Amino acid sequence: MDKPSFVISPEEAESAANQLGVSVLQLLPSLVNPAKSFARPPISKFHVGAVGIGSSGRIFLGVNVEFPGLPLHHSIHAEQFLVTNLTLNGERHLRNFAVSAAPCGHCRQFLQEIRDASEIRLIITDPNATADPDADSDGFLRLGSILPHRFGPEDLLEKDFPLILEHHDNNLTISDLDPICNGNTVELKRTALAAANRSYAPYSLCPSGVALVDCDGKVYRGWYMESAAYNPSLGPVQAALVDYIANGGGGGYERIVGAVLVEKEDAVVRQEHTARLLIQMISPKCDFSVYHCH
Ligand SMILES: O=c1ccn([C@H]2C[C@H](O)[C@@H](CO)O2)c(=O)[nH]1
Ligand SMILES: [Zn+2]
Repeated sequence: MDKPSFVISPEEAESAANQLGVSVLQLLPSLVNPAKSFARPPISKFHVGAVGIGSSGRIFLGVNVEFPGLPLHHSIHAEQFLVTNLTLNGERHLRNFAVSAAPCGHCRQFLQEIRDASEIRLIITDPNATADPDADSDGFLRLGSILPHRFGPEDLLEKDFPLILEHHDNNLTISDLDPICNGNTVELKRTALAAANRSYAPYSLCPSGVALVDCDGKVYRGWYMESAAYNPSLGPVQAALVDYIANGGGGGYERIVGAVLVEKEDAVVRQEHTARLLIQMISPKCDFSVYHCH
């Protein structure tokens, strides 16, 4: 692969695996180092790469992202980036992933929002990681073996409630979607509303979505995703930045010139202030507006 991308089609994956004489599953660890080079960790300088394969056979990349000037909890972990990349591309399941360092407790918890999370298999490529007696013969471990006695969605939700990668529509609308504003704003608003409709917020019931536009007019979007344990949740701006990092050609955040957040007006969990803070810090000249939906 000459120009590494954050999503690899099943055909590309197959041909890359053939070239290396390995299986597609064995390809995952070999993509971790190239993935690491796309990480943006200006604070820690610690690059993390995560590479996963979904039920469609597509391969997805994730990297860690840090934001100088803001508290550390605004960071995006590589595994969270990976899950966001899966949802943005409508992937319904994560089967296996390889990651450069042992997933932290926060990531093990965030991954619990995926159906049958305990059955997801992972391999840690860090050469200093201790060999695990629970690993399968191909070196992959079950997530359940590194997070036993899990607390997860089934502790708080009905059994068949759609989980993070599963189809759901929040049926949100904005009453004045086409007012006198110009075309660009309408498009951003529509995109942010569509994103909010895909938001995974089963615990607070406060979905939200963000649309970003760069100086070339290219639009990116992301939606808020919650964790049963609350704190590992990922904000809508972070999710939209995943889209920007994956599809924006590798540019700096100052190229982001407009941002729209859509959320419920009377929401008990509101993104507005945090979203404004993050956007202002990474792109001080970016225009930011909020629209309320029902
Ligand atoms: O599971 C983990 C653990 C850490 N990091 C990132 C977060 C931060 O950017 C850096 C140092 O903790 O590594 C991850 O991406 N995943
Ligand atoms: Zn983590």
